[in-house]
Amino acid sequence: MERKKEEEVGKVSVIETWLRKHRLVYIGATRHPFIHSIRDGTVDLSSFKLWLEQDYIFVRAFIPFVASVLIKASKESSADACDDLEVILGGMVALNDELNWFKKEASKWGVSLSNVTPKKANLKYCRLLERLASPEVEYTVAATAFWAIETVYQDSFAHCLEEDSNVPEDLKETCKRWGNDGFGQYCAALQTIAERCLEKSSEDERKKAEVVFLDILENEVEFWNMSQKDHV
Ligand SMILES: Cc1ncc(CNC=O)c(N)n1
Repeated sequence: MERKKEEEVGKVSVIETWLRKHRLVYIGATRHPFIHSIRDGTVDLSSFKLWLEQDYIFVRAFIPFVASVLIKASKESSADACDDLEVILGGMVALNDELNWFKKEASKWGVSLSNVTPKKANLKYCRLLERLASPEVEYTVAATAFWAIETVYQDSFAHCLEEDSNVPEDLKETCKRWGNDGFGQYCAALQTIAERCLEKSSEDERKKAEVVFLDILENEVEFWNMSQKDHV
């Protein structure tokens, strides 16, 4: 009997296709040595503190980007986009919580969050966020970027919470912040939004979104690298 092609059995989503095509880059971003070191408990504390202060700066820059996605969602006219606004707004609310968490966590580790100088990789990533927040960037591209940024953290920290991990007690809170089930569901909702946009977008727009997806993965790798190597 003739074997059916995948498309005939069940259509493979755009995002699923990318994840297969760029699997190694995705693994590089979500299974980085820094994440492994948290997972197995060998993490260098000065690296962790450096990551903490740099990520606080990143999250502050991430908020206006998310606001720009919210504005784009509010201008979508299609009926199937009407729930997007609530998902994105939920993300904004979580970020307010997150800023407070950073402050609490920083004081726990004796890290000061005022006067932190952003490092090169962080500045580069924040500049990408700024470009992506521009009104000229299509909703599809922005929504894809949003999904990718959140998902890298979700996937990385959920990996640290798996049964065979050995995360030190005082780092568990950090892993749970992004690795918890609720955050996983939120990322799944973002994926649904991005996928719906991608399915109905033009070839050109889809290509742009794929380039941005890869750009984000590379920036995430460099961000982890920075945390591991730039201190001392
Ligand atoms: C560098 C980076 N990427 C993704 C996230 C997760 N999003 C919001 O917290 C993050 N905090 N930092």
